[in-house]
Amino acid sequence: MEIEEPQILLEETFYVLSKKSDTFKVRLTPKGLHLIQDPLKEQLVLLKDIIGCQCLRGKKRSTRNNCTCQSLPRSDSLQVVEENSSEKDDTDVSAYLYIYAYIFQGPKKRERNIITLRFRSFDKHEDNHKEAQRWRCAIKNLIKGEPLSNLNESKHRETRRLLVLCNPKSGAGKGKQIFQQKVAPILNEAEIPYDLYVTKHFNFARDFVRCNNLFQWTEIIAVGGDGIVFEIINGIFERPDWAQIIKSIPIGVVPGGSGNGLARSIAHHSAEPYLPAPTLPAALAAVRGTSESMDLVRVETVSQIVYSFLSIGWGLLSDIDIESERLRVLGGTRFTVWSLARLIGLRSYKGKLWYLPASTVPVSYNSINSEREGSTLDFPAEIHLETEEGRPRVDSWYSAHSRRSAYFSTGGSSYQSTTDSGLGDGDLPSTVTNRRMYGPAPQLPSVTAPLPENWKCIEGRFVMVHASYQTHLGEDCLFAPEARLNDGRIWLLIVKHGASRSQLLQFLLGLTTGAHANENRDASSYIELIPVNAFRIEPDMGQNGYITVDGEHVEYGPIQAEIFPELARVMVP
Ligand SMILES: Nc1ncnc2c1ncn2[C@@H]1O[C@H](COP(=O)(O)OP(=O)(O)OP(=O)(O)O)[C@@H](O)[C@H]1O
Repeated sequence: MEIEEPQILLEETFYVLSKKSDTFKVRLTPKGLHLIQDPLKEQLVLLKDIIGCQCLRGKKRSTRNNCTCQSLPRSDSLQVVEENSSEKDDTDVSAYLYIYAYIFQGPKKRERNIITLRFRSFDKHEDNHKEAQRWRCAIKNLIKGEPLSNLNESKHRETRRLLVLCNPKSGAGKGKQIFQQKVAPILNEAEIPYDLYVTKHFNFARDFVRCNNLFQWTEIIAVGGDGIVFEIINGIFERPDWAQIIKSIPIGVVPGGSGNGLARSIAHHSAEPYLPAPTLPAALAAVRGTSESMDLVRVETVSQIVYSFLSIGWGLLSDIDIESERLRVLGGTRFTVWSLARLIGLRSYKGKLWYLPASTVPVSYNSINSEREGSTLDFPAEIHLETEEGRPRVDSWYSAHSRRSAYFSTGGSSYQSTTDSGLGDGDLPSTVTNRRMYGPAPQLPSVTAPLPENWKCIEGRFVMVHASYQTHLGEDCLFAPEARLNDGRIWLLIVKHGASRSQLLQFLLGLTTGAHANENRDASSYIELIPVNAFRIEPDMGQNGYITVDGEHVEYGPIQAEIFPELARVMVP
């Protein structure tokens, strides 16, 4: 069978310095950028791995430390500036096109690669710039899935604008740093504009989302832990126009907290490598603008309604979550330390648990890839190629830079704005009790009313009841391996009183890998993991304890939960 060649949209021949005889044919097709050294050696940078490209100009060389006999520009000293910079080198008529791609280096790691194309076939910079600009427009349009009709347009119109809400206190207190060092450079490479707001206090993000015109942004990016995502989602449900916003403005999450359950679950869902660069999947999702639907759970207690995307807990895991707050400075390690402490002083809680077993067979989700398709290159992290000059070629070059090379400055770019405050001074955060929640109509009776007879009930003592609708509760807690972002199921884990400490230790260790979910258990087992559509917990009020929703502490007392499939949208890489 003949393999169909992709349509060639642009093609040019470029040269490499160190091997003067080496020519590269560079081709742009709807599949990506083909670097063809000879017909047998072709490498493809897939379009979905390219995040953006910029036209730049050679920078004036400093005369200091310049060796007079050195006539060739060395690649490692190449410096470029923006087209309109006063520092541009007027003697260099070339136009440089920087193409930024995040490419798999082995199955579990993506790294940044830069492909530089130097256009210098024409005698005037304007003509070389025009040529580079044609390539830039074509690449940008392909990335966005737009038609390639206007390749000579000098400006590419960006229709997206991100709202970034960053919690400076999340996790080890590095939220702002994480955004500025790991995410902003990638947004700048992709030329995606954003407005950054740094949260000032508890519920700042919730009130910001409730009070502002959100339609000026196309997506909302949370930088922090699951707490900031919880605030954003619940802020949306405090708006009368919640239905429009929750469906049309996807939420992205850049992990900066100590738990990061949602960020980890999204990376797992997309089979994107998470460690050692957990912010990369989120940054790639933000530049690509791709999103998927996600289930939300409506949670009702006696005094409030909230919308949850991650978990509800009563007993052991919630005790660990809340009581380990005092060890915040340890980051994620606080959970391990406190788990051991809680196992030694094991508690159990008396109460009733009702649940409605999941009725539907989950759809098979083809979007889950066990292995992710992506480009892999034999080239170094930076490859510089240039066209032939009108005059004899003397200064071609090729070089390899470290993958950790510094980001090129796009100083003066209008793509970045930083604002410290989002709410006026008069906008005081509202308290839990005076919040009015909107949202879809519940199918369940109220939390204090009797339940229908088809619900199952367990009465007794529990070490814990914990529910999740995501695979991961935290970066290293694979709680429900079979869960999907949008499977319409709540995964209910029940640990009854009577389980031995060694069983519990085994269970807690299994949470890191998901092994706890694979164990064969009979009906008399103390530990069960059941998919349900809804549940209710009624703790015995003679004893105190903690109940958490998405890791946030809520009042101790009756609580019920009901899943609403595919209610929200989240950004996925
Ligand atoms: N400037 C601030 N000062 C103090 N607290 C803040 C500030 N901004 C936000 N918060 C609160 O910090 C809490 C925790 O935030 P977040 O979830 O981002 O981090 P985390 O708790 O470390 O992560 P995780 O929830 O994943 O464990 C949230 O409830 C949020 O309201």
